Amino acid sequence: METLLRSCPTFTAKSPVKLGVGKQFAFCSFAFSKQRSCNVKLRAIRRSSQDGSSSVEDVRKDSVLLGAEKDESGSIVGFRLIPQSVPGDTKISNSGDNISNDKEVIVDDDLVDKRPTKVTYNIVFVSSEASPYSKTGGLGDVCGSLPIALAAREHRVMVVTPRYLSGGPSDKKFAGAVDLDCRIKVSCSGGVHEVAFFHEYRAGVDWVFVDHPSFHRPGNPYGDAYGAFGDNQFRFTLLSHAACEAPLVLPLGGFTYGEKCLFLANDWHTGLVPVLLAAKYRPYGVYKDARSIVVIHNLAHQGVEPASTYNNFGLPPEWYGALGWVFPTWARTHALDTGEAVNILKGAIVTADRILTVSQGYSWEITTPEGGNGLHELLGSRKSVLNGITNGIDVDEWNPSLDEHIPSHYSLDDLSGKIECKIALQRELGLPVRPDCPLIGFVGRLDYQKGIDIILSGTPDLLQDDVQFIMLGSGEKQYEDWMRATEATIKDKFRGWVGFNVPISHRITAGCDILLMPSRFEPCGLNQLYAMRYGTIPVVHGTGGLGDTVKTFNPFADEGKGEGTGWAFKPLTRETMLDALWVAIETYRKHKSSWLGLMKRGMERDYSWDNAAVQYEQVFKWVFTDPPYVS
Ligand SMILES: Nc1ncnc2c1ncn2[C@@H]1O[C@H](COP(=O)(O)OP(=O)(O)O[C@H]2O[C@H](CO)[C@@H](O)[C@H](O)[C@H]2O)[C@@H](O)[C@H]1O
Repeated sequence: METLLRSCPTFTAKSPVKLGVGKQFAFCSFAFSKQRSCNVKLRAIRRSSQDGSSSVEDVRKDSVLLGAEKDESGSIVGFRLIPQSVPGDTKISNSGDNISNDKEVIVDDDLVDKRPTKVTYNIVFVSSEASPYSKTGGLGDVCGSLPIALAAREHRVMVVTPRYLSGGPSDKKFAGAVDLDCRIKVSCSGGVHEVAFFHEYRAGVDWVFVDHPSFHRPGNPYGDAYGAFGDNQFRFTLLSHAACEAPLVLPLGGFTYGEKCLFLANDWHTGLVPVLLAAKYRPYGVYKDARSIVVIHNLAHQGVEPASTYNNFGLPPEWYGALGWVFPTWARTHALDTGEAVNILKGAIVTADRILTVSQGYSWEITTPEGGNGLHELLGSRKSVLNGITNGIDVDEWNPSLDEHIPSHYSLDDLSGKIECKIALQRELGLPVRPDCPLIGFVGRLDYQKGIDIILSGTPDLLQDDVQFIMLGSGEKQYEDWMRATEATIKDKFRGWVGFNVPISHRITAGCDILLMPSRFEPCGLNQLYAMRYGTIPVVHGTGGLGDTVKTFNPFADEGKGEGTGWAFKPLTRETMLDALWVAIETYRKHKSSWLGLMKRGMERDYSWDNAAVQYEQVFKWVFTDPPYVS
């Protein structure tokens, strides 16, 4: 640690004075806040014990309803989050951190006593993607917008992500970030690697970019035309080490985030963060008061490499067990294969203080053999600290009345622009311009998860009907080739845009009538949320977050007015998908008022991050209530 600090001139030259002042300043408010937080906790506990553990079902607290989950014996094994609308503003208390920030002090005792207290945190997101700087999918969306939503709720938020430079136009996205002139040295992969930090303060968030030559190459964050980069384990090990140092060494806005911060490690790429806290820092008294949460956006990717690569992580040898992983016999490649490997996400699940997924449905699915990708038993054993919170969306970027990528704007009050978007899309892609023809869209990665094989098998039958179908996506070559071939043979009905194109994705979302998502599994899914906001009706496989967010249309409900926002079919087969599509198409053709009802109910829903942010805050409180993970 000392070496690291010495190698950071900015920190050693300036920080002691500022930290001293900050600490002293923070001390009063910290002591005060601890008392306040304790009071809040005690009230909750007292309520529980008053009710008796068997009767603790729902406790409304700070605008979140807590539902106790019990096992067969009646013992409480965890709490469900039941989102509530946020009732007015809560009053800000402080960050609970000994690094001061200027948002945290309340001096008026009367005011404090009368209003609910809100504790704010120093939050460090660590992610391999953060939109708009980098994005290959939903992870980038979430890590680009949730931090802003939390910062708007008075938390101090930093996002640590790589400074990817590919030598192309996308490099401009990092133009606003300045070199902090702070270098650290990371020991891993048999060497010592110097890493720099760049910084941009935007939308209330400290965007910190980790700079190293391995992040400078053509391609996307994970690979190029030849496949995944061979050194991804090294690149994301560097990111994780750098992220652990950032709160200690970067005096952002004059003050470091300090040791009492909350790390949110997203997916396997940053899964080493909780392991490093437990293995490298806490045994030496650093980060004793920090906490970590691993956020699982996709359990299918776990960062598994041969066991011999363990030494590359820069972890003490005795911590092998945290990451050690043995493949089942059937998954081994030959008779002498012992199946031994290291699994970064497994290490994160073992050592993180809490675990989050991006929907409640998925948080349950991953504890089952079908959805657990081999980790279901481990996840089941940590069920009491596992929660699911459905993602929000960036309602500014995805707003049909302001969207810069679509040709006509529209809203709930005036839908006329939507048909113009449809006509413009048909014209742009060279399809026959037919406003009445049902237009179906798909946007997403072309891989097994997204059920592309089901689309592929159902498309010939679907296109027998008088419909048009547009697909946008990139991924597995066999599916890209199939899209090109189908477009070439069924020119008047099918368009397959191979590639990653954000403006086109907006135009498909706005111009189509139906959005198809037959995902095999879907932790949350964002495109169905974008679709509903744009009055485009989702037809989805009712799994994970898709099942949680799309309610199947029932024309007879609500005294014949109908309810539901789309169709969620189950199980996932070619037939069930086609059946659901045909019901949707017939409803579009023959029941215009029902269709309008579907569109309006979808558009009316609140997709903002506010609901999710309230639930995240509840989990933040829980994570600081429990002691941190120590071996
Ligand atoms: N070719 C293309 N051109 C332009 N844009 C494209 C595109 N292909 C995909 N996108 C965009 O990438 C995002 C994909 O988000 P998803 O949530 O659907 O999936 P993803 O599987 O990447 O994310 C994982 O993480 C997220 C976030 O938690 C979970 O919602 C999800 O279930 C989980 O699998 C959307 O913004 C979409 O518009």
